Amino acid sequence: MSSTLLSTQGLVARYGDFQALYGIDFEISEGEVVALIGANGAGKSTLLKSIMGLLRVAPEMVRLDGRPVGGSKPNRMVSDGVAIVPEGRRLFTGMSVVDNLRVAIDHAAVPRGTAWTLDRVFELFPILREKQAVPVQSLSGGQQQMVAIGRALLNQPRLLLCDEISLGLAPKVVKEIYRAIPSISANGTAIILVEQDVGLARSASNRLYCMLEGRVSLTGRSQDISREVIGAAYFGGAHAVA
Ligand SMILES: Nc1ncnc2c1ncn2[C@@H]1O[C@H](COP(=O)(O)OP(=O)(O)OP(=O)(O)O)[C@@H](O)[C@H]1O
Repeated sequence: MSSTLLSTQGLVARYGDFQALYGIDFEISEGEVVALIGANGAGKSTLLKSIMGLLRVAPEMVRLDGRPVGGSKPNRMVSDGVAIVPEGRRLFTGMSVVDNLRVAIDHAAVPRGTAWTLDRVFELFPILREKQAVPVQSLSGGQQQMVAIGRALLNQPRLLLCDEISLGLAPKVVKEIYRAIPSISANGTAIILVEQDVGLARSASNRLYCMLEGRVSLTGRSQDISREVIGAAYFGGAHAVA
């Protein structure tokens, strides 16, 4: 695997007086797929928000290409090549599929490597080409998720943050969406996948981190970690490091 793209060191995050993260050490390399698993409230979304600049953290707690970027504004992170598919998608209702996608093109980072285009997004999710003129709110949940992923890709990210992209979708649709993950990483884009479905997280990723109550309870290569070890790290009990 190539060099470290993004890392966090001793990352601490708070919502007012409430401390949600306690010293998270995390890293992801170029083109790598890393899954982030853990029970509700473990701190997965908070870690993504801290990386994306949606929560204030100290500069040296997040590094991109070794440069301190913690606490940068989200639009600065986008222009530095980090994009997020937020939980709940946050699409622009009342606008067509293609207009939702075009919004991202206007705010894209300077393309590095192979740039994402509308055509390439339509190749990844062919149904979106057919539905491009349709108001986004009339799409199914799975199709809306495809738009959200496509929009983030059109930001030309080197790192894509995905927050529970399978949430509330039928298994068949989830499979369709997850089929896109290898194509995205093959393009050189690293991906952090926050995922509730542990089996899915494990099979889609190179490495995983399990979080428990604001801390990393387990990390290792996804294929090397047994379900039992993951179970212990997920629910607490023995502190596990594979
Ligand atoms: N806006 C907020 N204000 C206060 N506390 C928050 C806020 N958002 C999250 N928290 C708290 O921070 C902790 C971590 O939440 P976070 O959403 O990061 O967990 P998560 O692992 O992503 O879980 P989920 O799968 O439920 O989204 C939880 O205790 C949660 O209640």
